[in-house]
Amino acid sequence: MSLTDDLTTAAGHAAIPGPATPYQGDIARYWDHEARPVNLRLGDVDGLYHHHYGIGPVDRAAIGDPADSEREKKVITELHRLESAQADVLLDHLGPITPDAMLVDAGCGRGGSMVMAHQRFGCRVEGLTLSTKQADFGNQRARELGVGDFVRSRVCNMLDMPFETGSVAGSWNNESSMYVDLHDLFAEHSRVLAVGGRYVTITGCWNPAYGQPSKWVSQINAHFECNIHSRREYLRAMADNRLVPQAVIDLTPDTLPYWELRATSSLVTGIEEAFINSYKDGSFQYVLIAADRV
Ligand SMILES: C[S@@+](CC[C@H](N)C(=O)[O-])C[C@H]1O[C@@H](n2cnc3c(N)ncnc32)[C@H](O)[C@@H]1O
Ligand SMILES: CC(C)=CCC/C(C)=C/COP(=O)(O)OP(=O)(O)O
Ligand SMILES: [Mg+2]
Repeated sequence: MSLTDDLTTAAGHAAIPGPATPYQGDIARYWDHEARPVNLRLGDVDGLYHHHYGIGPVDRAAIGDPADSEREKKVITELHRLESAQADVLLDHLGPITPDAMLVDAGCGRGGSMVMAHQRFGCRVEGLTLSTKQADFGNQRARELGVGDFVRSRVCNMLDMPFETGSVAGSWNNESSMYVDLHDLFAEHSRVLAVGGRYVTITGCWNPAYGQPSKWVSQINAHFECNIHSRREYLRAMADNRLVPQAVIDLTPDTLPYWELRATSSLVTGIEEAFINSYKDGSFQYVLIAADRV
């Protein structure tokens, strides 16, 4: 089956069902209208467009001193490097993937991670997003980069994936799990993954050791119209759905340098303070969880 002959009507248009819930309609509209310079200017650096945050130490030599007339451009390049480094760490945790495998990016945004996955593993990568604009953007970029036969984005609910049971070698959510119920999400990943397949998420979650979601977490939820889950909910919903954590890594110290650099750039959006304060007061954590489908 080719990448284009399913879900296509006689008129040649993808037969896209409407949103499953009114909330999903809100999220589709949100991402259809999103055009923040922080995401577009960073993506323009090398043509890989991300909607996630960065990790790793800031290369101070690369950004120059504050008097450098090129500093802003250098900061943008550095922020983008840290966001791509984040996607690389997620892909590291998929384990060995062969070129005949199929990978699934659930909540794929503009598709930057999908291109990186194909470049690394040589395999087919299928992405799902609620936003028609994002799917069109991702498919256009994949064609322009010459990987359109391997990398495809579709408008589709990740709680109802268009894949056969057990057909997927690896799947992930990169900062997209805060839009859905985790039991529903992990039940669906567990269905499409082959036994022995790998699931990876990088996510922001509230810390049960703090007590309840802090005011900063509530501010992040309101800013993005999402519903951040606790770390406990992730682990419980995985355990209930045959997903056994193989690695749980607290990336909070690794993401703080990204936020502190971003807060000094001209591309601030106003949400930087909430991320920095909640990471520092311990109420919020940036976490990677890699799990085996057993
Ligand atoms: C913050 S963006 C992350 C994009 C991408 N993972 C990345 O790293 O660049 C969140 C994404 O989740 C998607 N999303 C949210 N709920 C979804 C659902 N029920 N089904 C499919 N995609 C969903 C949105 O459409 C958006 O593309
Ligand atoms: C870690 C958490 C809680 C993430 C929430 C999901 C989200 C909106 C991620 C970043 O998207 P973006 O790249 O479009 O955001 P921004 O415009 O702030 O860069
Ligand atoms: Mg961004």
